[in-house]
Amino acid sequence: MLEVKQVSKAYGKQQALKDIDWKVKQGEFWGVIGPNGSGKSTLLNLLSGTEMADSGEVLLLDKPIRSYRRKELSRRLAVLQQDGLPPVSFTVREVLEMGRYPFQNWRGADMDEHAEHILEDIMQRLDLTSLADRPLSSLSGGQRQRAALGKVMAQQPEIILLDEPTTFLDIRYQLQFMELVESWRQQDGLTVIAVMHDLNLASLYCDALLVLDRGHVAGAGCPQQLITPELIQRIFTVNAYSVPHPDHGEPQLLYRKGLSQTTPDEF
Ligand SMILES: Nc1ncnc2c1ncn2[C@@H]1O[C@H](COP(=O)(O)OP(=O)(O)OP(=O)(O)O)[C@@H](O)[C@H]1O
Repeated sequence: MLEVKQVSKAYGKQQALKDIDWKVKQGEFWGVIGPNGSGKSTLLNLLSGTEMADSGEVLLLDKPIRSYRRKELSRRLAVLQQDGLPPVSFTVREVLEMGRYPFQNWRGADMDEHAEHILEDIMQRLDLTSLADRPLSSLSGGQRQRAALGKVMAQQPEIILLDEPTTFLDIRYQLQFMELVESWRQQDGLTVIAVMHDLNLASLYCDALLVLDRGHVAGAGCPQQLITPELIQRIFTVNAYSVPHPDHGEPQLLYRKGLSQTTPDEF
């Protein structure tokens, strides 16, 4: 579905990504992990077409991402940021309608006769029905992030790119958010790529992880292969134990007190 071929990107002298190769298949749930400054957001920006690679290319369904028109790309791919929506005066329903942009004609009318039903269904799935007519400015951060997810769902994309989407959420809303994304993926075959800092959450929900380290791919595979004390020590220079989750066996990290003497740059 998505293919990154020999992609490099620099900002002036700062090399953000170097020779990245990566393939994502339809329906997969990828977590992109790595220390601060390792190139995660840059990679997401290249995938969404908001930035151009210096060399190499990003293909979406075998076609260069930069050859897509904006509306066409929006029907295939949606992006959700950390703080998905600002606390403005638009209501939840209005924000979801904005997500229908790729399906609106030049007069702004939705071309899908079932649009109303689609929005009602999304609000029900996300528990937003009772909030439909409330302005975003009156909602909590967690409720607003749910509305942001609703807007992205209204876009009916095939791929979603999430940039640390649970950063500002408490643990209950973090899990709720991941569950919602997971059930959307299972129901509609959605492909998910999420930049995540919470490695335990990534291990629980992602079926594959891409590990970035100073602009390079340091590993790509399932959490069982990658969430190991050795890799965490090498990439993050943090000491941790890895234990299988009692429910399903996904590796979970228990961090050890005291920092390692080595800093990432010394590797
Ligand atoms: N617009 C920019 N101008 C200059 N340098 C940039 C720019 N964007 C990113 N960089 C640099 O590129 C490198 C990768 O940054 P990027 O934001 O992709 O990392 P990240 O892994 O998303 O980091 P974080 O976890 O802190 O969000 C960093 O060294 C960063 O300073």
